[in-house]
Amino acid sequence: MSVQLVEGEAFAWKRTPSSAPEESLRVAQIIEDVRVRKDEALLHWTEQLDGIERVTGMPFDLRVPVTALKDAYEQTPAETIEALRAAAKRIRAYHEAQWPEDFTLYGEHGEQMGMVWRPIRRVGVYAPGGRGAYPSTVLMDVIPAQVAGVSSIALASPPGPDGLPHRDVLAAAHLLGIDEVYRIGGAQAVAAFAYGTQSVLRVDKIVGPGNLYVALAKRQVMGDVGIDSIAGPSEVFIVADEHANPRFVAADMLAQAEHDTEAGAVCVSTSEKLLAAVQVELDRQLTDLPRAQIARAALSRWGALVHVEHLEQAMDILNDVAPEHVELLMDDADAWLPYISRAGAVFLGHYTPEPVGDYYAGSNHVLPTHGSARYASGLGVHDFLRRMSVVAYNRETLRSHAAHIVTLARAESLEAHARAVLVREEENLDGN
Ligand SMILES: NC(=O)c1ccc[n+]([C@@H]2O[C@H](COP(=O)([O-])OP(=O)(O)OC[C@H]3O[C@@H](n4cnc5c(N)ncnc54)[C@H](O)[C@@H]3O)[C@@H](O)[C@H]2O)c1
Ligand SMILES: N[C@H](CO)Cc1c[nH]c[nH+]1
Ligand SMILES: [Zn+2]
Repeated sequence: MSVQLVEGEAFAWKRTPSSAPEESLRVAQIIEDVRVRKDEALLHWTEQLDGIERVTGMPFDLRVPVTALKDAYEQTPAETIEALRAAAKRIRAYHEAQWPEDFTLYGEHGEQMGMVWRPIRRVGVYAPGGRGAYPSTVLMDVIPAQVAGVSSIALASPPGPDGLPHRDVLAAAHLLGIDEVYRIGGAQAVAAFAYGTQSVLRVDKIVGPGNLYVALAKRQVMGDVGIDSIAGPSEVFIVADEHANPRFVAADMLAQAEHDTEAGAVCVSTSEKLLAAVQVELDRQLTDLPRAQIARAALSRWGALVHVEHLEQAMDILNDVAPEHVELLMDDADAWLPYISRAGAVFLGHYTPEPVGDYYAGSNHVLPTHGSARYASGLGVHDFLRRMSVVAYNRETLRSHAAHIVTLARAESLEAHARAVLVREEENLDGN
């Protein structure tokens, strides 16, 4: 296969959700249907898109029975459980370090201005399951919510041929003590969380990654419900110097490309020789890759080998693209970190392949895609918390600030605002 080889100035990576108008319309249709017909629509779309078959006359429970979670856990190989447990421990430690501090400032007249953090009450987390199974995503979604102290966590993941989400997804949920699990996926799951149905209680915020349909759906319900970020089809942007190993580069591009036909993988280098070698390596490694068909489709659309004159140019392109993952396969990777301002996560050096972040390092793998790293960050404890400001005045503070407050209120022609202060001044004058 041949990945497009381009010069830096000619490279444009238009991965915006608005570049998918047909899919956006379909998603809007599904969301509206779930809003109106609720469970009946969930069943309809689950049949249509995930291929479950309802036995006529038999109730189909959208919620996964708790016994199925326990059974899945017991049937999952011990080594998988052990790896999930070890990863969970690292993820928890990384996220516990993120808890932000409350603070209080004390003013000169005794006033207090503080900020306190409170957990969101109920969240819906999504673990993808269309083309594969993502038990690792269950860990990434749920652990920061638990660290934040969210009291109600519901998980949705699409059903497979047996009518249930993937066994290992259920096992991961059980391992974390999550028992509210729904067998629904895609836009219909997002709509159910956003608006509620007879079976699914609506949530305050939806988090988690998914394919284009999931990403578009989150975008469309945003505002009626909170969302984390547009965490859609995976992306990797590799900057490689002339010492980079083309086998490593190709392997890391394929590691993202195998996720989805919509995934993206780019390598930028000053070395034309390296880029040519990566091209050869991609072909070689694709020959026995189980998901080669998906990876090929992704690379033909969203793959590129980009030649630049100097590494500063590579950094400029990177910051314009604002990719989900950046890998710096460079001898002096640390030295280039200060140049990067817009990316979901950065992996430094020849021996930090991105999958260490997917599974094990402890950092979160739910990350902004489609350029949304311009303004959004990866999932973390802060996504499950709200800030509240807290202000406390006493009589003396109010008296000393009154003139300015009244002046500003009257400048805005809001006399009642001014009086809310003045009425307390009068009380002071009365000596009451
Ligand atoms: N950015 C991140 O943080 C991150 C992390 C992990 C995974 N991912 C991405 O998650 C995605 C997983 O995708 P997946 O497909 O395996 O699982 P998924 O669960 O995201 O999507 C499956 C659902 O898509 C819906 N769907 C499929 N075809 C449809 C159609 N034609 N019309 C309407 N809806 C349709 C179905 O409802 C189905 O349940 C990949 O793109 C992967 O790259 C991203
Ligand atoms: N690379 C994905 C985020 O784009 C996360 C993941 C989960 N499992 C494997 N990979
Ligand atoms: Zn991955």
